[in-house]
Amino acid sequence: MTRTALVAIGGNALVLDGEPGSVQRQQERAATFGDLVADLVCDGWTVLVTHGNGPQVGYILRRGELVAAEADVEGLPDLPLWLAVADSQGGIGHILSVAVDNALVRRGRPERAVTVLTHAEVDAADPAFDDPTKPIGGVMGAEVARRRAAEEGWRVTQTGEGTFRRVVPSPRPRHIVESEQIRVLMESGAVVVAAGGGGIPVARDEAGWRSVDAVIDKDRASALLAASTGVDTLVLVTGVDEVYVGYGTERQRALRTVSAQEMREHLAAGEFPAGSMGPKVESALAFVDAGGQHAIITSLPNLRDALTGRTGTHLTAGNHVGPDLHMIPTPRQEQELP
Ligand SMILES: NC(=O)OP(=O)(O)O
Repeated sequence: MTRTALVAIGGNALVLDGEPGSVQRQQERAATFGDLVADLVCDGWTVLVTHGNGPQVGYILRRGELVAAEADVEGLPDLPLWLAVADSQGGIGHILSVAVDNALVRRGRPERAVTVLTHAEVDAADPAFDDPTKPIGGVMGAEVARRRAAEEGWRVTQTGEGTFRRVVPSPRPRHIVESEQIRVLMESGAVVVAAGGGGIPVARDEAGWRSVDAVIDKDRASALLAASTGVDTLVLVTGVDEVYVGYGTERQRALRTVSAQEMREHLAAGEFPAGSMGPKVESALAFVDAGGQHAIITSLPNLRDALTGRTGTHLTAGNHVGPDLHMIPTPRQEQELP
């Protein structure tokens, strides 16, 4: 296989915060993303795409709740959270794979995009089930948030100045169930879209797999999937070009190339906010700790430049390395699946 990269984008790469949901807008943004991915394929990368579903799964749930609030809904089944996650994975996976495929065809490439419905195993006893932290759906003002909490039992959290979002449980993923099948598809040259929304949460009991109500953090799921498929480079896409220490202070500085040890020290020093950059840094560290070679945190427009070492924050397992080292193609990592 050629050089391999897992590129993880948030659900908000397709739906911006505070924007009214629009399927057409999501397709337009997916088309831009498809071009970026197809360019990477032209550069010689085998690409695995993962995506979040925060805004979209909230919309799906809300649609179900509004229908259920109507008097005449006899015969319509309930919509559990796990099914909304599965629905979001199918919908977003379709939008992304169509966009990537179209971009590959426009470039005359033979590779095809394939979406894999993916499950993530969680521990049914994970304490996260009692402490919802994962924001989903759109942004609300204080009044709407108060009303939904009081009348519909929503758990909400403040996400900014006067802005709130609904939160649901987000247990840690332990295992990506379809990793091996995804690896085989990548080896065939496909651009695979997988682990959407962090994967559909399942837990195992005596009877086998059981669907679980939760939304898994897609960065955590992506780190696990990257390690278990032997991907060379994990790219976590976010809203900033690079990770900063001392953010918003006089000592603010961008991290360009950093060892796992140095990054761990910054994390322990509280440099990265818990609700935003913290989980991305933790996921990048989890990848290199699991044997991954190289993790990058950068913005979507900088994706291609980051993969050639020109920009982005680059984390490696070893000591500090120069950005130019990242331009050297790395052999595929042969490792046992964890
Ligand atoms: N599941 C998930 O992490 O979604 P977002 O990235 O959209 O929040």
